[in-house]
Amino acid sequence: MSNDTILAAHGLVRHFNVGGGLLQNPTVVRAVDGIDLTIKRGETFAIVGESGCGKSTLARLLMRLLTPTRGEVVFDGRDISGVDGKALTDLRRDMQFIFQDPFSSLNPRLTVGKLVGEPLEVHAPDLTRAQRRDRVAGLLEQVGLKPEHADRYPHEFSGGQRQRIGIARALASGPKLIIGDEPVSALDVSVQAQVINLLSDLGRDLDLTLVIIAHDLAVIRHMSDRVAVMYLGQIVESGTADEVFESPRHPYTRALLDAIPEPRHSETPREQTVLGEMPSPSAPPPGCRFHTRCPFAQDNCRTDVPRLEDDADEHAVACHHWRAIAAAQAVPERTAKPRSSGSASRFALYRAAADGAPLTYKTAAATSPTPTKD
Ligand SMILES: Nc1ncnc2c1ncn2[C@@H]1O[C@H](COP(=O)(O)OP(=O)(O)OP(=O)(O)O)[C@@H](O)[C@H]1O
Repeated sequence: MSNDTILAAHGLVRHFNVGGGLLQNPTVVRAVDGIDLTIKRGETFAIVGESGCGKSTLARLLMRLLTPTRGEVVFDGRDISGVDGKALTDLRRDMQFIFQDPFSSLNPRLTVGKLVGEPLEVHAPDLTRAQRRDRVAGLLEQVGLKPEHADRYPHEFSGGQRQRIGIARALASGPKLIIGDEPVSALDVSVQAQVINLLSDLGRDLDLTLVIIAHDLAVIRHMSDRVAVMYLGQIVESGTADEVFESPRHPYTRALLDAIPEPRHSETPREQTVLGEMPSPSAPPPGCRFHTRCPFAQDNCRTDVPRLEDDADEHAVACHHWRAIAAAQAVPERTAKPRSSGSASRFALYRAAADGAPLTYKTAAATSPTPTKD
């Protein structure tokens, strides 16, 4: 592991056995099914994918809240998959979390001062009460709250402010890395941007590594240095945010990007665009797991597992045909010819893609965020 790598996963697998009884074998849910990734010191790394693709399970494995079925997680040079006792306390100091729902993750009976000061009691036990109070006041200011907020309780704050309290609490131990599992998805759209900006500023000012898990690419587009796209427990594309957003290679990434609304519509209720149903992680399709929803699928996609292929720019993609798809998009209409009648419908899709049309997908019910006052 190179010195500029802070967190790495090698062959990470987490399966859950569900159901089953005396006479029945349990069903195996392949929530995380063979993930390799490397996160560099000081970067903001985003993991994106649809609900149920295994993001939270991956986050919990990286945080050592879950043990892997196979594989290892290496933090700052050591395998943390089995750490406990003092080593786990030290790990908690260096690696902190921000959760999706700040309300349920904050004990409602504790004042904000107590909530933010609690990690200091564990990780900086030598501080006097006055020093701890000063430190808490500084942390609250750092996240855009006021020192006098220390005497209030979580229910007295709006959703965005509560997430700021969660961030102050995460910062208290002076971590090297913070993992946020959907840190803004419970917030109103206008508040999301404020919290994202806060996280970006803190990441830069404190030289923190941030790992942000999100189902919404719009959320992480402007804050992440690198992005990994997950599908059915595996990474299908990864690279710099610029590469992945500007030149997506995997048909799944292209479809996710197509689902992002135009900025001028960003305040309106969104249509969530999906390509049909994601198969169950307990019965992932053979070959390329995405082939059942891919408009570009060919015969070998149904049988051969694509490897996550890296190029010199560290832009990796797991798709047998990404080069052909990209080339087809660049082929002028009059020179492009279907090679066989069997490929006619596929050719039409290539043409549609070349014309800038979105890939085939269905639209599901719109979800509108609940307005909150910040
Ligand atoms: N403890 C568990 N026991 C059984 N199955 C689980 C468990 N945790 C997660 N799963 C299953 O693993 C799969 C991946 O779940 P996970 O929560 O990691 O996905 P996700 O991408 O974070 O989705 P969401 O955004 O909806 O939380 C799902 O099918 C889920 O039902």
